[in-house]
Amino acid sequence: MNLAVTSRASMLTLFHTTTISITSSANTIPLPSRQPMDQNPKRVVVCGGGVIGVCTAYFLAKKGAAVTLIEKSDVACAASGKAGGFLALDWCDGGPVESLARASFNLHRSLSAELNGPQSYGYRPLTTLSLTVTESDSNPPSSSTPSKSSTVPSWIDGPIRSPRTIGTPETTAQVHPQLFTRTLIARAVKDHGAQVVIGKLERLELVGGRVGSVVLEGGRVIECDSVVLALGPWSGKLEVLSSLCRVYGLKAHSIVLEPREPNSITPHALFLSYYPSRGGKAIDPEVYPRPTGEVYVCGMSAEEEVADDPEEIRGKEESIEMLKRVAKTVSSHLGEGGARVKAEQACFLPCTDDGIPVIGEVPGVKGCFVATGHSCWGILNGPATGAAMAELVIDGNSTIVDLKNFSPARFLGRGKV
Ligand SMILES: Cc1cc2nc3c(=O)[nH]c(=O)nc-3n(C[C@H](O)[C@H](O)[C@H](O)COP(=O)(O)OP(=O)(O)OC[C@H]3O[C@@H](n4cnc5c(N)ncnc54)[C@H](O)[C@@H]3O)c2cc1C
Repeated sequence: MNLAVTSRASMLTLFHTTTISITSSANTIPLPSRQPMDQNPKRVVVCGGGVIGVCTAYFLAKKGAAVTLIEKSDVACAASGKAGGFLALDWCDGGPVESLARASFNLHRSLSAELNGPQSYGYRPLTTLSLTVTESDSNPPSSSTPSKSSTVPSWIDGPIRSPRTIGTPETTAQVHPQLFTRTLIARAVKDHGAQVVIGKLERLELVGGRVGSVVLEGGRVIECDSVVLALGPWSGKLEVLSSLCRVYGLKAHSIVLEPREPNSITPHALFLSYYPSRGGKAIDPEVYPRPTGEVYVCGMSAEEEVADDPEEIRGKEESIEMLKRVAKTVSSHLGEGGARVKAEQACFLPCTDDGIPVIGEVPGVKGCFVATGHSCWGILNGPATGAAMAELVIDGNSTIVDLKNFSPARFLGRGKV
């Protein structure tokens, strides 16, 4: 799917044109341990209840901070609840996000072991295939489809070509992103004393150049020692960030299907090069069967102004229809007779002008940190971003990932594009 400038599809090109070494060790990262209860814990307000804010709140609370998470609508109501949830160890290799992605893939594995990920939020390793699909007005019925390689499971019975295995259960995995995010915040509250406040962050109050409190819509003031801004594509609406860099939203669509025969669907993620009938423009949709029995299909992205209320974001009818066509062309199990459409939705990828997340302290505003711009890899990179941010806020530096590449200070003097 051409989700963003740094889309997973473009990374696949990189993946197949460079030699990449894959670490074969056990690949789990020890989870940061719970610190002894501090008599005067650092008071940290985390703004934004998406995967980035929630992972940050979880690791901060685990480190002993007194954490308040502010979310204006509902935890995981936006991209973090509507994403695919695909994870890859090495697809960001060779780029600025490599160390973050590798650490985060391994942290996902450790978190799953600690939080019973397979049951709690559908964590599972996957095989990942790349397929070329050419739609025609009269696609052949499944029985007349040309024979496929043995790598392709039988439920993929549409007109596919050039199947390739591009990820193995050692290198690719998935979570249900909404369940993952909600499991993590529930544990931060239950086990580590974090609080969740439903309210809209309006502004920060500074005392002598450092953050002293946040003010919510309606006037409620919450005092704090530090604040972390993790507002996804809404981050650019805050003056403290918009004066530094542009954070914008790329709208992408998805549908969730409930196949009538879920047991026929195997754990294979599909990255498609899809050629619509009558010479339509090629697209890169993605298909993710989930252990819940659902099948998620996403694609069709475009830059668009982000609606103020996340609950108001609606998909374009023609984009949703296209995803339904993709589903039924790939598999008879996903067409009208084979599956019920459970959800039709859209949400926004948070993007920066240089395509690299922005993670660190905001220059000139002591105690104000930002973590956003994760584009099409926020579910993958949430855990390492949260763990690194917790170290940065509490200890003053991060050992889990070197945050140099992500520093907000890189935008100083650049001017916005
Ligand atoms: C279709 C699609 C598929 C994707 N698939 C994958 C995938 O397979 N793997 C992967 O790694 N990534 C994927 N992504 C990317 C991933 O979803 C995002 O990078 C990630 O969810 C961003 O998380 P976030 O916390 O930064 O932002 P969001 O999830 O947007 O969360 C921001 C939160 O801030 C809240 N908020 C906004 N303003 C305020 C305010 N003033 N006060 C209080 N709260 C506020 C919002 O209500 C929202 O809950 C996908 C994205 C899309 C769109």
